[in-house]
Amino acid sequence: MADKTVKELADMVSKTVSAVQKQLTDAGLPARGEDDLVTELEQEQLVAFLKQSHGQKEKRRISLKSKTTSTARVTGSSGKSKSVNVEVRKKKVFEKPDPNKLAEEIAAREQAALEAKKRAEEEAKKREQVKKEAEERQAATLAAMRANLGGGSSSSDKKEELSTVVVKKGSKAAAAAKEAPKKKVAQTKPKVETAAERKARETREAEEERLRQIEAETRRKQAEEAQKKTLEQMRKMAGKYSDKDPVAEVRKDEPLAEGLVGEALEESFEKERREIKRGSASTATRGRRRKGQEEREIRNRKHGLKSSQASQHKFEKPVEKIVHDVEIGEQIVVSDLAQRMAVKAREVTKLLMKMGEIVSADQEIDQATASLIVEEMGHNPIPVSDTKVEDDLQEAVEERRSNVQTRPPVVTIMGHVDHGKTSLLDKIRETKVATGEAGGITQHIGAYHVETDRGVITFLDTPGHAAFTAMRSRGAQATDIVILVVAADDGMMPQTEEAIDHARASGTPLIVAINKMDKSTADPDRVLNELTTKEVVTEAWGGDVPMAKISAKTGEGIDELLELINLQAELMELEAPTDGAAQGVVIESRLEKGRGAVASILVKKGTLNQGDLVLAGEFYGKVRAMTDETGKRVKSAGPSIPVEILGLPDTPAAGSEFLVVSDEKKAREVAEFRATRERERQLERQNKMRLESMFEQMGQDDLSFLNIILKTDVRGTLEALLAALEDLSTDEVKVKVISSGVGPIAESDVTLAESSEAVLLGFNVRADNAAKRKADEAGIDIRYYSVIYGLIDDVKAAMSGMLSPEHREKILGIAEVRDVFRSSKFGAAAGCMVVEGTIYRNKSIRVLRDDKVAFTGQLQSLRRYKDDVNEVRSGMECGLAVRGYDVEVGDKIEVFEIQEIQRTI
Ligand SMILES: Nc1nc2c(ncn2[C@@H]2O[C@H](COP(=O)(O)OP(=O)(O)OP(=O)(O)O)[C@@H](O)[C@H]2O)c(=O)[nH]1
Repeated sequence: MADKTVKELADMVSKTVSAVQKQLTDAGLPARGEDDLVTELEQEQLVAFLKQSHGQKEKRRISLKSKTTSTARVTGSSGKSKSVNVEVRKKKVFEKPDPNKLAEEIAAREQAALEAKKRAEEEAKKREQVKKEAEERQAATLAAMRANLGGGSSSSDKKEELSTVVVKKGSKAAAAAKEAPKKKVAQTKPKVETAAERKARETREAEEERLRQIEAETRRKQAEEAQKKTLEQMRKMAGKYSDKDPVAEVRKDEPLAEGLVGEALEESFEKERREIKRGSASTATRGRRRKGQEEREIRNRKHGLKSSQASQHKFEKPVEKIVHDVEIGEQIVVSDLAQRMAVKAREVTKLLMKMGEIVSADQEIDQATASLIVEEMGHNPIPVSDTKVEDDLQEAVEERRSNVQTRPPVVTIMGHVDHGKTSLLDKIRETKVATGEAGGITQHIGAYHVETDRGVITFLDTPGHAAFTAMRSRGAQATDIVILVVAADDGMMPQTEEAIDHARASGTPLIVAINKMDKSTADPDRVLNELTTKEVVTEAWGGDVPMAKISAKTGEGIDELLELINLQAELMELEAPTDGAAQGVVIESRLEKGRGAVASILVKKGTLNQGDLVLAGEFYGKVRAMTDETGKRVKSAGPSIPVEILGLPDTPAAGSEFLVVSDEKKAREVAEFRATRERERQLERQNKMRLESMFEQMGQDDLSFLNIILKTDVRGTLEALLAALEDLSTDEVKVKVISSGVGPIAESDVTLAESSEAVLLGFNVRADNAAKRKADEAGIDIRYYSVIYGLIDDVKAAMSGMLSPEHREKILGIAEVRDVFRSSKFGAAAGCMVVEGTIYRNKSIRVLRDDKVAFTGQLQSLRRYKDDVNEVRSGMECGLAVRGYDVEVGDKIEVFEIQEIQRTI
């Protein structure tokens, strides 16, 4: 981390200068201007401060209330409005009773019922006893009274004596006798009742007793009924649970049933308790009852029930939990997801946190995570494609297609580097594609269709180097048949194996072509033997893989190979509708001056016509012109035919699907959606990268990064290189492509390279003038490559710290073409101005058109006025002719030599 100005820091973290200034002051560092330096130490302080505040934010606690209470105004039956407290519980957990426990409980309850019955009987007995005793006491009192009246007479005589006393009225003895007790009776007068009174009392008591017994009987019956009902419910539940798989029962599918039964049990037990309580206090006054009711009400209020509800002793149907069908696109914002489940966003964020994802409500989560959340919350996730409009378009297109016919096979030639793929294709086409290719390698996918005696065959020309693995696998997907080229003198190599894997993964049939059979060192049997180790057993060896021995040099066996391709195609019964809107795949795309975006595409279904509205990747436009692989204008292209189209506003990514649409509005809608999605993804990647670069570089001294900024001429190369560079990362060194793109190296690339300490690599592109100036000022090294493995090897070497001196190109001078004349001797000759360095006659040159390499070769002549010269310096005019290339006004001629240079990536 070197000292940097505030502006540089701001560029580095993609913030405004003022934002960085604010962060600096927030971090307690002195305020400073845009160009003031921030020392290494201060940067560390700033990062520590940012990290701390970032960390604090992450660790903030999120607490959730398990229930919420709100007040609602409702209109009562009297018409008055009143406030009602509404409590919403977010989750209700009901534990399924264990059937064994339930059985135990039933037994216990039966026992309790028996005991209660026994107790009731005992109580009844006791009451009987008490009654008996009371009667006895009454009889004893009567006897005592009689004894008092009859003096010493035996009890058996008492009745008689009493009647005598009553009858013998008026006698003296009787009078005397009457006198004495009269006194006594006078003394106990309040206790002695008349016969009428006694009768009334006895009647009352008998009535009371009768009522008591009726009441006791009613209570007993009620208690028995309640218990019976409870037991029945429990039995039912026990039966229900024992019928089912206990594990399956844990599922939340039946919370309703559980809730219902649970509440029923609670209600019934509560009722039972009340009955028992009332039974034990049968004489309780109304006041006491009211008190008890009040207590219940308070208790119920505590449990969140309204008193009116609590006093209604009946089953209330619980509010049914609604299971939502939640549609989830490829990405969904957390708050949207919560809304679709009718829950609070923070419930979702909390659940996400439990799953280890710290996401805020306004952030997006992917479809898989969202589906998990929805399931977890008991709803149904329904994954939907964000591309519904696209799907509808597709459907509409499908409907319009008809006339299914046999189509030509699409063939991809694969194999190890230098095993002869391009030569084979050349031989088939009888052209010279291989000549003029930098480094002898096919640099990007091209497609060609050839007419053989046996019909049309379309070849996808995939490159041989490992860097194109990504494209090759895509090529295999658009491919019907893979030709595996293996050099007879070299045998199976890593990319041969890779090709077999790709073909197998995509289910594409293989045809083996053993090449270079003209060589004396050819050993086809060894090759066939080696192939069996990858389970590729050719027909010659008793397997089912067709094989041809060929020579791309002499043409030997080529006819046989084409025959095999046609046979295989016939076996596969390849068909496609020829009528209706075209659909296919983008093979390659590039920007060309004067022509705009050029896309090579392969039609898979339908017919593409000039003037069709094409939607390809994020772009749509009318096909202005179409050319075949030879550059000839064509008006239409049917299934399996590759063409180049003009008319798209930009370059769609290689491998993206294209579709002809009739509705421009829909095309725009889909294109805009795709563009937004792409921008979002890009932004996400950048943010991640910047964060990573801020935090990863700190405290991870043992892990180093090689930051790369990469610019290429075409997208296919860019993607292939990105894939290859990514694969280079090791545990110690991580390759990080912090920016990449198609087109010349611009000033902004140099600025980014400077601030992020990145290496600037250009593949078949050059820096524009502003970028060159900036790179010179900042001392940034820009490296240019024309051969993929040259670039990969350099990066690899830099990573392993083995940058030995190496022969590398050094640009010696640049001349700009100002005029072009015809010369009988050289064809086209160019009038130039040397704008940089010196132009030498005997050195190698490159022609740059729009800062992309258009040609590499030699100067044929270099003149100042009429004289042949060996060199021309900067600021001077000269005339030159280039061998094998027609230069144009505006081209730049770059003169270079190979030098031995110490590598310093
Ligand atoms: N003798 C002989 N040489 C061959 C034959 N086929 C290809 N070659 C040579 O092998 C070298 C590589 O051939 P290419 O066609 O460029 O190989 P490629 O597999 O396309 O290579 P990349 O594009 O680099 O992957 C060239 O020098 C060819 O001349 C053949 O059948 N016989």
